[in-house]
Amino acid sequence: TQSTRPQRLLGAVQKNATRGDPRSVVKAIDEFCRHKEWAMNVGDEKGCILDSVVSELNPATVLELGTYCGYSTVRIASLLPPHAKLITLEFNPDYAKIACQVIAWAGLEDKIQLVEGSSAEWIPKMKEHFGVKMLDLVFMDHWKDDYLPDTKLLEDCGLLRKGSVLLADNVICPGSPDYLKYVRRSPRYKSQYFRSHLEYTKAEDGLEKSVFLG
Ligand SMILES: CNc1ncnc2c1ncn2[C@@H]1O[C@H](/C=C/CNC(=O)c2cc(-c3ccc(F)cc3)cc(O)c2O)[C@H](F)[C@H]1O
Ligand SMILES: [Mg+2]
Repeated sequence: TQSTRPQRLLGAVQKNATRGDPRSVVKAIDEFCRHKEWAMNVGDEKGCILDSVVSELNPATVLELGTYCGYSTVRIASLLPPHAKLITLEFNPDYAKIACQVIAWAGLEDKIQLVEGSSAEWIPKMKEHFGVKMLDLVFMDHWKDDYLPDTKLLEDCGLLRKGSVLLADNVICPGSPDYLKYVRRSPRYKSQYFRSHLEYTKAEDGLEKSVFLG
């Protein structure tokens, strides 16, 4: 039977990356996507912006919406302090299976909790099920139409505190116009656009960083 693109991406990691070395996993995926097959990872250019936001924030609790193959999961977790936790939600079982193996290859299982399920189902369970008090950082990279409803759900579930950061991928391409309008207009957020390019291409894209003001 034919392999899928995520399976071929995992193969590239297992062939070219060193077990237990997250940066080599990130590099192997970027090489694969730049030279073999494009895939919707945040990529290296936007990835450097992601790295700087994570490093500056030094978050204890991170939520990622949309794991896909685990590229940004590994990228974020490799920068977290010792006892920090990253919970990542992925509702496609095939993607979750690939991401789980990419995370294991990077040796980051102890920092990452991969949950197979939807944001709508699991955001309301964050506190009771994972013992999460507040989220320091949320990285949004799932369906673009769900950025806004899930942001409102995070607010309603009391998971954001003064200083919590929402970092959203693809606010230009494919775009999330309703989300962008909301965080840029709302007095409850201080929003900032980091201009970049769509992963592995010359098209414009960017990340929107929005600090919750409480
Ligand atoms: C809705 N709640 C969800 N809960 C859990 N997992 C979810 C949920 N929703 C989706 N997932 C899961 O999150 C992932 C979804 C990623 C979507 N990403 C993109 O579409 C996306 C698209 C492009 C793109 C740009 C130009 C072009 F020509 C073609 C594509 C670039 C990007 O960087 C992207 O991130 C996964 F697939 C889905 O199962
Ligand atoms: Mg994306």
